[in-house]
Amino acid sequence: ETNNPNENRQTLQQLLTHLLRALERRDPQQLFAWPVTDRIAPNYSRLISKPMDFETIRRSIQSDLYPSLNAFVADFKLMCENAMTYNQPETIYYKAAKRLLHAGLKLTGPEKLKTLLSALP
Ligand SMILES: COc1ccc(OC)c(-c2cc(C(C)=O)n3cccnc23)c1
Repeated sequence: ETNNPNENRQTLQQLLTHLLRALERRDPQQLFAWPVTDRIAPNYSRLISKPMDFETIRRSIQSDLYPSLNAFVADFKLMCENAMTYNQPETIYYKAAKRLLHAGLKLTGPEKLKTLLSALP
């Protein structure tokens, strides 16, 4: 924590980019890599009011749209919850979303974060 807001902003962006890469590694099939289209998922845009995917999250980090870690985690959770809303429980998408959500919450939980934050400048 410095009194220079610019430095804090860059540190937050570096942390979020690190977490994003760690989360993307948990999606080897890249089911969450890009926006879901109505072409591959009928009526998706009608059923899911706020779509979210890793590419959109990456752009938000780069455009400095996340003022905090919590805002980043909220979009990650939204992405997983959308998949558990649209897809039936027995589908690979639902199961992948459930696993990803749990892995992600562990990664951004207080215990793990303490380790991460202690490594920052
Ligand atoms: C089978 O190949 C792909 C490729 C990309 C996808 O989303 C980016 C998806 C995909 C991703 C999803 C999700 C995340 O709900 N989905 C739902 C129904 C049908 N397809 C999908 C599947």
